[in-house]
Amino acid sequence: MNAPHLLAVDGLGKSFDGLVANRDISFVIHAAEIVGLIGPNGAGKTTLFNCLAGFHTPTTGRITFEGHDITGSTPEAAAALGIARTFQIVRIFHSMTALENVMVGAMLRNKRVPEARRKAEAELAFVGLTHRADTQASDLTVSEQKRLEVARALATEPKLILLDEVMAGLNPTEVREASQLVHRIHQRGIASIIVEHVMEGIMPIAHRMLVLDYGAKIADGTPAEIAENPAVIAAYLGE
Ligand SMILES: Nc1ncnc2c1ncn2[C@@H]1O[C@H](COP(=O)(O)OP(=O)(O)OP(=O)(O)O)[C@@H](O)[C@H]1O
Repeated sequence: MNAPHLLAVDGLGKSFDGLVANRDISFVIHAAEIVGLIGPNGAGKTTLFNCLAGFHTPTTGRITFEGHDITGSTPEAAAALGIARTFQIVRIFHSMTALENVMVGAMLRNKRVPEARRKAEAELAFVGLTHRADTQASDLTVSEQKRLEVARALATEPKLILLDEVMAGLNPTEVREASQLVHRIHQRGIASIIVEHVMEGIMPIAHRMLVLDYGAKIADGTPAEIAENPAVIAAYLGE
């Protein structure tokens, strides 16, 4: 892809009391690109997400988004610029309905309730949850709660969405549906970075894969390229 990049990460590092969770990571993400982020347990994937979305301040390096330096910005500032995320363990408001949860996302752009409601209804429809709009979030299935988080993230009108293990715990039909959802997000012109252990969910749809091991990027290429990369194979066999 030759389009100008959306996100640039340059020499990013993050340490926790001497434990290096991310080391010297550099990559770019282009508009509407689908990028898988994989690596063995503890490789630093969630830490990288937290740095990108403003939940952690990197120890070293720089993150730029559409030319803005967002290194160490707050989650609110990152969201306002167009970076949305979901969480490995869903963080929804359990006592609120599905619709109300998505309205919280929509209100980032427009505080007026009727507009937020319309936007939320549209995003619930996009993820296939219209029939659950008035259901309390705690009563949704795991698969539905994951889709609800995606709807809430989309309601913030992101240019980049960070999806953290949205396919974990899903059955094969749900994994296929989640893959299709990611593809439809791409068709809306939104880039996604997807942390995923479910390879059959991510490999067929990703344009590119980034592989982390012990906090460092060890590969960056198409799914076919990384599947044959000796360093990637060694990282997984050594797990
Ligand atoms: N807030 C924190 N404080 C201290 N150490 C942390 C913190 N967050 C992550 N770590 C450590 O950083 C390393 C990378 O963790 P991280 O959760 O980013 O990996 P991961 O690739 O997302 O793992 P998994 O696939 O198991 O979710 C681990 O050793 C972890 O224990």
